[in-house]
Amino acid sequence: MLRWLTAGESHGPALLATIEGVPAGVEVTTSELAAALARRRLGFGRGARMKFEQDEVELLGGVRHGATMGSPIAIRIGNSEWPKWRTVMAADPVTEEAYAAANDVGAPQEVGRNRPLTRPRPGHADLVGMQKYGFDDARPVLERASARETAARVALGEVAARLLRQAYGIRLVSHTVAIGTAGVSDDAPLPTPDDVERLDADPVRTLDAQGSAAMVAEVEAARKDGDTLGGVVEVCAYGLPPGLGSHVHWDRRLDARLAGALMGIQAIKGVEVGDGFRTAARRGSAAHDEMERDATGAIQRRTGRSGGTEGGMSTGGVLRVRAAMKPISTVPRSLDTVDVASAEPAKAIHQRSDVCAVPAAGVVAEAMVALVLAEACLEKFGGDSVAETARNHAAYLAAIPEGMRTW
Ligand SMILES: Cc1cc2nc3c(=O)[nH]c(=O)nc-3n(C[C@H](O)[C@H](O)[C@H](O)COP(=O)(O)O)c2cc1C
Ligand SMILES: C=C(O[C@@H]1CC(C(=O)O)=C[C@@H](OP(=O)(O)O)[C@H]1O)C(=O)O
Repeated sequence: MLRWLTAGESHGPALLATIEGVPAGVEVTTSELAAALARRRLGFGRGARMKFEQDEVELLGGVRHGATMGSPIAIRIGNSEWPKWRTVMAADPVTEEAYAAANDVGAPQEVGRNRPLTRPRPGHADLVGMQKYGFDDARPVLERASARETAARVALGEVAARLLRQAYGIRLVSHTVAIGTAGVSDDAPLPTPDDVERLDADPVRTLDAQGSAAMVAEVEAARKDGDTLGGVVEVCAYGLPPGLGSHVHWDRRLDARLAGALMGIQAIKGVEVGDGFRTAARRGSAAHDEMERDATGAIQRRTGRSGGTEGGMSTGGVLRVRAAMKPISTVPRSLDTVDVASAEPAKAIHQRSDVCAVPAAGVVAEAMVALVLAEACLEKFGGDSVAETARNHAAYLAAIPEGMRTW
């Protein structure tokens, strides 16, 4: 069983991530986690904070001399913003004088750090979080609702991805499909895991040069207009065995678990497995993946429309899932809201924010898919070490009769 949790606020001292159930022998180092975290900070359209903040990553438990020990893994990611927030976000009580003085620190656009946030920002958790948790200030809500938390998930996802690669030969890749109305062409080839470096080098994480230029231009135009953008990302996983997940119960379906994990990312409002919504417009004869036997005798699906799942189980083909992100909620032009302290109409606060975080969301989506697949693999194959779970995986594949093999 794989269990994981994150904790920590956007402007608190650090994010914490822990994962339990990772077999012994997964190779991972602090610098490899730092490299994974750096990928999440990429992408044209991100805000000022990405430039000056570093993810200070530290492995606190579960890893020795570059390999997991089978014990819970604990990761700390320090927020370099913390010194400016030391008083406003202090865990222990602070004096009124110290709190009042906390406003004077930092850049001018950040003045107001210690003021109660009573103008809930549309599209954020602010108002409903205040209603639900009984706050008259949105600060305690937005601190945890912030997508800063996705750094912790990317660190965990890197551990999961390393397990997938080392034990089962599964590799992942993510890319940006669209930003606003600009996107990659429909017939663009799927990226493979060998394309990751090239993808990361592109300003919006796509291999389609024309699409990339169009997306960059769309972000630039939104920025000039004081507006924000969303878009669509896709994650592909290669090398999956058939049979992860199950048809027998709704909550064991791999597609359902992937959808839940992707929808659990801040600002994700839609998920597609394979051709998803586009399939709904097709006739059945053009919607499914017909099968045939190839020259080696293996069963092959002629197309990949299903996105690599049938009946809630991985087919062994390329897994392909998409996530649609809404435009960034903190709109520089400032949206209308109400000041809940005075009940007067107001403009939502905008201090600084991303114009578009779609490329980063792709990296986060990749991490979430890695975590779901690692959990599904460990359920199917078990094992307390990489060697044991790899053996179980190989034995499962070897037991599938030749006439039923898709490889
Ligand atoms: C990687 C990433 C970065 C984000 N950056 C910002 C940001 O700078 N400003 C903002 O208002 N929202 C940002 N968001 C989105 C908000 O966190 C999100 O809109 C908010 O949590 C409310 O969305 P929800 O209703 O889906 O939770 C980001 C989301 C992701 C995934
Ligand atoms: C810090 C990160 O993303 C943040 C996510 C975020 C939000 O509202 O979700 C708002 C911004 O933070 P701030 O309001 O402090 O400028 C982003 O920078 C990060 O991804 O590491």
